[in-house]
Amino acid sequence: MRILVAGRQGQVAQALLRRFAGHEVVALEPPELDLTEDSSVARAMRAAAPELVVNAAAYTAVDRAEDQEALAFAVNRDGAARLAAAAAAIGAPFVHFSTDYVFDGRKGAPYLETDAPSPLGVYGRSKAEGEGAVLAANPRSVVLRTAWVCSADGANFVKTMLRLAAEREELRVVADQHGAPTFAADLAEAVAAMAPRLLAAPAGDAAFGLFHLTGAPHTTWHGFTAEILDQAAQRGHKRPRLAAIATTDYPTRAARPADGRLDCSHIRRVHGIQPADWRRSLALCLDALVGPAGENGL
Ligand SMILES: NC(=O)C1=CN([C@@H]2O[C@H](COP(=O)(O)OP(=O)(O)OC[C@H]3O[C@@H](n4cnc5c(N)ncnc54)[C@H](OP(=O)(O)O)[C@@H]3O)[C@@H](O)[C@H]2O)C=CC1
Ligand SMILES: Cc1cn([C@H]2C[C@H](O)[C@@H](COP(=O)(O)OP(=O)(O)O[C@H]3O[C@@H](C)C(=O)[C@@H](O)[C@H]3O)O2)c(=O)[nH]c1=O
Ligand SMILES: [Mg+2]
Repeated sequence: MRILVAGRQGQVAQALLRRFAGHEVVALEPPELDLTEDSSVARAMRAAAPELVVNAAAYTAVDRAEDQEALAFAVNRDGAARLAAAAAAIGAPFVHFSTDYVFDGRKGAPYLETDAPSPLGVYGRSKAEGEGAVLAANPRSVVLRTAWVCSADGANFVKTMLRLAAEREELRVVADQHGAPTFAADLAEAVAAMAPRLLAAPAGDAAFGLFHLTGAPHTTWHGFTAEILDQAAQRGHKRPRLAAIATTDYPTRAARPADGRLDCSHIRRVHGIQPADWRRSLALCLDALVGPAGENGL
């Protein structure tokens, strides 16, 4: 399979490169591929001549986006749509990622794909508008809405917590924001599972459209941290105390949804894909970041 991935050093791009090793995969980010430039997208598409295009590129700095609205929209809405349209022009299906941050978190139950977005910040708004723009630009698109993405690559919550655990005697983490961690490797696995059907299916097929996919089970950032600290300690990492705090005790520039849990039953019905247990995926991630359990002097 010939695949063009937008993004290269990012978490999902790296996981795709690993999962599709053995296929012809070209993964590009600026300066080789800039989603905000027509000519750059056209050139990359011509050179790669892909059968499948995956957009793993995005503006993902949630707080910084509040002050860089134009750039966030240029990448997450317009850039995504530009790439989707270029894929459509050569008859290639398109896979794109979106976020739980398109929701305000006030539903009080896991969100369905049919629930209307109502983002609290610029990042969420740019991603929400990106979803619609992508589906309009290429009807053979899959938009995978996911959440709390982590991996051994790039910047993410697991790596932040490991760093803070090494530096501090106590971590203070919000216990009133609900969701589910998702490991990039599990997203890459889902793309691999869907890909053959996407290549063959015509526009209008149920294979395309918007799907929720996160890890399971649901937790909070505090619950996620407790598991990170437990599993890291099993690998000999220093274990600080962990305090449960409220969102009001951890002010951030952008508001986060208090409950962004995503119902993942639609992708199971259509594509047979089940949420992965993030605790197991976390173990694999920590094997890479810290080392296997039972070593490091334990
Ligand atoms: N991270 C998360 O927690 C979540 C992510 N998602 C979504 O999943 C997808 C993948 O996220 P993730 O892998 O974590 O993202 P990362 O932030 O790890 O990587 C994003 C990549 O996009 C690249 N990029 C930024 N701007 C452009 C541009 N103009 N043209 C081309 N490439 C660009 C970045 O390059 P550079 O570093 O040079 O800017 C980087 O390589 C995104 O759509 C994101 O919105 C959804 C839910 C949660
Ligand atoms: C570092 C830290 C964070 N927190 C809180 C802040 C925030 O409410 C929550 C999450 O932390 P972060 O700001 O690192 O995560 P954040 O950047 O909000 O992560 C989001 O990224 C984007 C790209 C997405 O699409 C989302 O799904 C989500 O993964 O944890 C603490 O309570 N204590 C801490 O020490
Ligand atoms: Mg962040």
